[in-house]
Amino acid sequence: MKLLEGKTVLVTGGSTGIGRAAAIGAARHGADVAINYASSDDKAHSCVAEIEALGQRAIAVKGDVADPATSGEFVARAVAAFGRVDVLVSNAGICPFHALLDMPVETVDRTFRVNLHGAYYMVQAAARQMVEQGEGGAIIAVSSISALVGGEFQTHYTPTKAGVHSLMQSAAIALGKHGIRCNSVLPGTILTEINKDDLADDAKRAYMESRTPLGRLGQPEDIVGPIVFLASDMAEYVTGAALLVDGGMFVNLQ
Ligand SMILES: NC(=O)C1=CN([C@@H]2O[C@H](COP(=O)(O)OP(=O)(O)OC[C@H]3O[C@@H](n4cnc5c(N)ncnc54)[C@H](OP(=O)(O)O)[C@@H]3O)[C@@H](O)[C@H]2O)C=CC1
Ligand SMILES: C[C@H](O)[C@@H]1OC(=O)[C@H](O)[C@@H]1O
Repeated sequence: MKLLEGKTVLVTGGSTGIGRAAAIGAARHGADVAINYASSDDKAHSCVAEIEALGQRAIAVKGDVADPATSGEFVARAVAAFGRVDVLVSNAGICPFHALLDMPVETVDRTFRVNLHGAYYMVQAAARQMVEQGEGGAIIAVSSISALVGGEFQTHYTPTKAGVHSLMQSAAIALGKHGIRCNSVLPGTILTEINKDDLADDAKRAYMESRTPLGRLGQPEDIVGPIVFLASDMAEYVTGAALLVDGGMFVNLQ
């Protein structure tokens, strides 16, 4: 069963990892897809080609989500290509692991601007378009298990993921009257570019695996079903919710 037939889905950070999997997964469910990305031109274009091979339409729009102007341009390009916006997956993010005591100001600033400010501007721009269309919509923010628990080398990152979930809660209230649902997915540890270096440490990777009751770290495809569900009419009474997708890592105290 195709859950997103006829819908236009926008995904930020769609060139690699979770965003790419979500974009292709949405296309498999019948959506046309616009992806935003920052630097990976080849990967963005191959994502578009993969979606087109599925028989759906796709565009890639390059832009830094931390720049407030990027969001308006992304939405405008999607509307020019497909005529409307039904779903936003706000996913773009960075996690430059670093210790607290010597954290550079620039690293804190950049992480906040990309992960939180970027999400805010994208949600606002997509919501404006959805309100203008007058037919509701769905917004899914890729938050994290890190919204709920800390990380020694993520003191600048975990507050952005808590912030993104909080943004979805408040946006759910602000946009409910327009029929726009806003939810978060909270992935656990998923094997992508963002943690390739961190998990190259065999001991760290084995430790993270040992904390996961389902016995393995996640793949980007593990996040697709939850995103598609929240984007679809199957979740028509779900808003302001957080869906943890972590193989059980969070509940594994002992
Ligand atoms: N992997 C994990 O374990 C987890 C990840 N997450 C979250 O998932 C999201 C996706 O990360 P993941 O797939 O793992 O990592 P990846 O590094 O594979 O993907 C990150 C994506 O974000 C894009 N991006 C980065 N900075 C910007 C920017 N300034 N403007 C626009 N796009 C940007 C990248 O584009 P480009 O390559 O073109 O630069 C890429 O498409 C993040 O928000 C992350 O916090 C949450 C929980 C766990
Ligand atoms: C980058 C981390 O490995 C990843 O991102 C998160 O949000 C979680 O903390 C994961 O472990």
